[in-house]
Amino acid sequence: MKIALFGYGKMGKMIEDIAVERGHEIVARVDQAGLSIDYSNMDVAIDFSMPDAAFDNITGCFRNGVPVISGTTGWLQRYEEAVRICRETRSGFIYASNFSLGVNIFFELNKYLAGMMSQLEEYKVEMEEIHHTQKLDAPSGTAITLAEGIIEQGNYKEWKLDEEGKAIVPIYSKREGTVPGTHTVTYKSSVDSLEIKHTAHNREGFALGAVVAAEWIVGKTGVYSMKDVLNLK
Ligand SMILES: NC(=O)C1=CN([C@@H]2O[C@H](COP(=O)(O)OP(=O)(O)OC[C@H]3O[C@@H](n4cnc5c(N)ncnc54)[C@H](O)[C@@H]3O)[C@@H](O)[C@H]2O)C=CC1
Ligand SMILES: O=C(O)C1=N[C@H](C(=O)O)C[C@H](O)C1
Repeated sequence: MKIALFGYGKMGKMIEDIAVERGHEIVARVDQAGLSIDYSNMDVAIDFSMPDAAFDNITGCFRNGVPVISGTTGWLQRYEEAVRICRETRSGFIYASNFSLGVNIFFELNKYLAGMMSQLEEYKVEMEEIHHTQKLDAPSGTAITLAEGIIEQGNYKEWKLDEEGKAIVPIYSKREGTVPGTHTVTYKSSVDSLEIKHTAHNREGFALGAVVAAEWIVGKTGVYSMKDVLNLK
């Protein structure tokens, strides 16, 4: 498979290593805006760039017939617009706030737990995410997906950074050293606490998930999720 990398930082480089190990070829490395890009030789593009760059990278690919896997976080105010352009151009698209297998299982576990906890008024939820100090966005995309999974169950209306309230899922973001990504969802009552936690030990799980998603999307049109790729029930 001929893969174009949009974003050639920490994730782009790790994706390259894993893609090459799996027998793929990297045909483009786009690491800044305004470059002239030859889309003719790409089977699929993988975008791990920056919040301000993702939308143009993604939709540029759609308009040139190239399906896209995007893991860039912090640009989702334009997600629906990107989806519309994907459908208009009959392209293929997967966005995931987190491509690791472990986190995608954690997303499902989180929704299941939130469903049970929605019966129990004595528990109040909160979330903590810890990442490296170079991260540009807060809260993390993963924390937002987790919060949306909790809100879906009906007891909470919105998430907020560093703010508590009856109908609010508070998210506390910490930036420490080189931490790849740790997410904890905690339910507290006056008598106990219950928590679920995912800890990434490195970035390999994110990169492998993105390459597996790229292998999966080639030849398909439409908008999918990692749940489809991983066939999670
Ligand atoms: N969904 C997931 O599983 C994961 C998502 N991420 C997200 O991926 C993104 C990238 O993360 P890192 O590689 O750690 O960041 P990074 O800062 O190491 O790399 C980003 C790269 O994008 C480049 N860039 C800037 N403007 C660009 C443009 N217009 N087009 C293409 N590239 C451009 C920068 O030069 C830089 O090399 C972040 O939004 C991060 O939150 C990171 C890890 C996992
Ligand atoms: O920026 C990162 O590093 C990560 N970003 C994603 C996020 O915002 O959730 C995924 C992972 O946690 C690492």
